[in-house]
Amino acid sequence: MPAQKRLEGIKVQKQIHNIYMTLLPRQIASYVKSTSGQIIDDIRATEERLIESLAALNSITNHLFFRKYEPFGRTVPYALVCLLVEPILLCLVQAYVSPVRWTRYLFTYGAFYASLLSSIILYRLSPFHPLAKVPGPMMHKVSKLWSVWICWQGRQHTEFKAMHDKYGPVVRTGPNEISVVDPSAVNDVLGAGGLPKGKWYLARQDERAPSNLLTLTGEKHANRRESGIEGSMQMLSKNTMRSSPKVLRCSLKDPSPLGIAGGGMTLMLIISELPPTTFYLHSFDFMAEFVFGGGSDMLKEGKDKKEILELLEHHMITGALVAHIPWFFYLGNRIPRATEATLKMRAYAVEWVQTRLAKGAKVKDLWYHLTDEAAREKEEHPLMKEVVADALLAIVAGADTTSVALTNFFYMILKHPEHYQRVQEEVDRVYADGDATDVSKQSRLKYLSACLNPECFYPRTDDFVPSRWLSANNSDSDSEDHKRHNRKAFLSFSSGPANCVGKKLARQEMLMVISLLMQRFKFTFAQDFDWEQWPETMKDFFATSRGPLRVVARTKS
Ligand code: HEM
Repeated sequence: MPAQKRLEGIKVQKQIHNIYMTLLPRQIASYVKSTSGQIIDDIRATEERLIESLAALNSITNHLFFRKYEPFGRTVPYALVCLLVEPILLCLVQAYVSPVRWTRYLFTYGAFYASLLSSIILYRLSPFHPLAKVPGPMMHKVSKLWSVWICWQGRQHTEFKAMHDKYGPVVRTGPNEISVVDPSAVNDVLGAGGLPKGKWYLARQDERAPSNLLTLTGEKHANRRESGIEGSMQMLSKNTMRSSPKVLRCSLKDPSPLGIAGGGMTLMLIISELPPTTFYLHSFDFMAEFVFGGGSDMLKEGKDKKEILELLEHHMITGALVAHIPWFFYLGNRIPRATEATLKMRAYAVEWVQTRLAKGAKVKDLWYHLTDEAAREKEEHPLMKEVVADALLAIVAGADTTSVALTNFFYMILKHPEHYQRVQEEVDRVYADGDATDVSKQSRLKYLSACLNPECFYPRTDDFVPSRWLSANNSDSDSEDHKRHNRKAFLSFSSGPANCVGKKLARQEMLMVISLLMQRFKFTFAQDFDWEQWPETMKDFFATSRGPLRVVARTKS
């Protein structure tokens, strides 16, 4: 510190010393006089303690305030500025009152954050927290950063299962978050009048972009859903597979685009792999066909030229991560690298829409109905941006999900040849005429439908027991087990007013794809493929990524 400043500092200290002296009783003052040097040091130490205590008090006030008014969206930068500036102000006060070594300022600064952190942690672990009685791992109670770490590794599905195995049906999975796996809670949580969507969803909504259905909640969600995708899907549902099966018909009647040449050759078919392969390509083409009447020929080209699926995965991963720390979303969205994938996806969506608009309404696809609805509501097209957002959502929501389900289905039946056998017999029986694209017969594919549902149901929770989904007299599962099996626990398509709008379409698509494939090919795991390890390659990022499932498809003679 320059000499001049130091001198000024000492002067200020002396003034303060004098003030203290006037305030102190006489005897003490005389004692003070005799030991004034020592006292100045003591006073300075007291002041330092005082400032540090102020820092601690201030941080606790911050905690109490932000606990009540949690920053989100635009308020996040203000909150961060507050938290950065407040300890600086305290240091300035300290410098004014009693200039000290710079290490003391660091100490004051540190005291602020240390107390803030301790106050947060102690509160979250304390019996005063509203979720104090809900059991759960300590790390999860303390911070959501732990969930971010688990999500980053793609371990959410295994970690949540492990937590429920250990702590029961209700687990505290975050400071202010619980996970429930009790079927009797489904209505209370997801049903009409259940809980509104939380920040986990809202965090996915960039405030500069039009909102899509998934990120809306309450009345807004209900209105948009009814006048948008759901209404359009209903109109399409009567002739879903007639109006939009082109991709299925061309890709599956002629199986070569699926990666399989005919003529009795044995070919290796990698059913699902990231970077994407067959089912991924198929599902994406299918959804593009369904939504925009075409525009994606990945299956035919045998690859994803624009790397859209990679972008999608990137977008899903970042979405899954920030959903755990919603306050970060606003800032993260301003990091160019982090938003690259989302922006590219949006640009593709605009491109698809432009192509579709140029093409005109040759096909009554989802877009046709969506835009009709928008026009009916407002006469012009003020909702166009939102329609684009929902159209893109439909593609994203429908492509990855079905490809994962199809891949898992093949894994499960190849792992359990007895079920494979029953599905095969059923497909051959129902489609004895050879036309597996006939949707009207799908209601007879009972065993195949049952195979698309199981794993993870009560009882024998972790076993693949398709027959639990059949009616009791049709089922060969233990009758007691059958009675206890609770269909309400089936939440693959969610439940209530925000359940999956594409449920019916997805089922039709999957039943058709499987029937067509099983009619033409005999599948086995590739010889050198370690199929037992395959489930370990699964990663849960809300959407699921997984390693290649190596399967050999032999054409039937
Ligand atoms: C096997 C296939 C599918 C599965 C497992 C599945 C699953 C789900 C689930 C669990 C949700 C609720 C998400 C949440 O609220 O967190 C959902 C929502 C949604 N799904 Fe699907 N889905 C599938 C196929 C499709 C298809 C083919 C479409 C095409 C239209 C679609 C469109 C949507 C839309 C638009 C939503 C948002 C609904 C809303 O928020 O109101 N899904 N899906």
